[in-house]
Amino acid sequence: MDIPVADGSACGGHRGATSWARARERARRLGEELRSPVRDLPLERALGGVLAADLRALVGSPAFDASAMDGFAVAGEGPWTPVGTQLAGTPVAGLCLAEGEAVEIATGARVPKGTEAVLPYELAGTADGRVRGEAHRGRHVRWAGEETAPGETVLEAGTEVAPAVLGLAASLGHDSLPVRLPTVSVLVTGDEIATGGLPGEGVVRDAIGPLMPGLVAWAGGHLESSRVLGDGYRDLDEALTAGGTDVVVVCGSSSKGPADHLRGVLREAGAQPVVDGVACRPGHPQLLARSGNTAFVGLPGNPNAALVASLTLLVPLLCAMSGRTDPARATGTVPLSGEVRSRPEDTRLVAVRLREGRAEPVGHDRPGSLRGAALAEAYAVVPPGWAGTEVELLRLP
Ligand SMILES: Nc1nc2c(c(=O)[nH]1)N[C@H]1C(S)=C(S)[C@@H](COP(=O)(O)OP(=O)(O)OC[C@H]3O[C@@H](n4cnc5c(N)ncnc54)[C@H](O)[C@@H]3O)O[C@H]1N2
Ligand code: MOO
Repeated sequence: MDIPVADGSACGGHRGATSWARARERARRLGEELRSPVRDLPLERALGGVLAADLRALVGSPAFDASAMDGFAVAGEGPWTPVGTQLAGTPVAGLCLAEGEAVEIATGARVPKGTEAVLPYELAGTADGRVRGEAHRGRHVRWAGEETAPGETVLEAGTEVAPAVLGLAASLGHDSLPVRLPTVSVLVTGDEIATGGLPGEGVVRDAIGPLMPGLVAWAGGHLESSRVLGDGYRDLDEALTAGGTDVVVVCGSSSKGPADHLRGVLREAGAQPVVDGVACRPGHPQLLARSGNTAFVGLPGNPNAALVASLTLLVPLLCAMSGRTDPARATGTVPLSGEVRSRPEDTRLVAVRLREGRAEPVGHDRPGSLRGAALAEAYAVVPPGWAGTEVELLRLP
């Protein structure tokens, strides 16, 4: 499916900005078109991906008959004569229990052949050198394959790789997983931007770079690199066209100032605009473009505008690339408290907390400030010309 290009004048200005809802829809559709390639990633890199194939057990689980308790593996009726000790991780050395014999055993150790049950220490007596107690056939042994049979499908394609999935995959013998996990690089622009120390006198601390790893992970992407560039055209051009990731995010340089080169660089690179300016506040200069299989997202430099733009374009894009549900989307509407005025042409995104089912503005959500977003659970979506009482919410990570 072709993605309709931006309503405005290609990558050149904000004339005819796309409506907020339409911008999100275009980002989602571009993500579907640029479906992230399936990569076979080592387990330690696969967190957050979406399984591209069913996960099958390479071995049964448990993989061998093991004791579930510390105590004695026994065969036949008691009392039993102890014939050895078996710890977890040590070979069983061909030991086979005969009727009336017991082996002292640790939880997780392979039970000797012939074992019929394990008698936990708490239920065992050993007064006369023999083991006594009441063992119940089959009890306290984790029998091979009783939880999962070899070859069994345990998770279906499309499952999100959460921490437990990684542990499960490892326990079933996998070293890597085939996943869709779009890769992202972030370029923070601005000669005034510093990555440490106190801001002041024209120096601004980068407030967008630090929020990107969590946001990208929340949307099902993998942040591969983050760099701070100056305002130079050439630096941006080189970094932007260097390639290497599925998505390139540029922070700043999205407006019309003398140092705002993003649109020029994208135009030179032959990128196709998909969204060029969005009718929302904050965040209106944001953009989305595509060149080959790479998507470019331009976030405004004002940090709260950058966060709104991330939820508008980047999150739907990444989710669709991997086949996830957009975590920012909330269903239904809630009443909005306070005196919130809509704008005639733009959607407003107002930082709110939920109290007793109502969205309450937290304030401090000007374009340049993340204080409101840090206090908030969501943005209330206030459509152009809204005069109602109920609003949709856009969840914050
Ligand atoms: N003539 C116009 N000027 C501006 C418009 C407009 O429509 N016409 N829109 C304004 C809006 S809205 C925004 S948002 C900004 C977007 O500007 P850029 O994306 O080009 O970003 P910069 O100019 O580089 O920076 C804007 C502002 O944000 C600060 N900044 C930049 N990067 C960071 C960062 N990583 N962390 C913290 N703060 C950052 C920067 O110092 C500036 O104060 O354009 C308006 N202008
Ligand atoms: O709309 Mo700008 O994007 O307000 O900060």
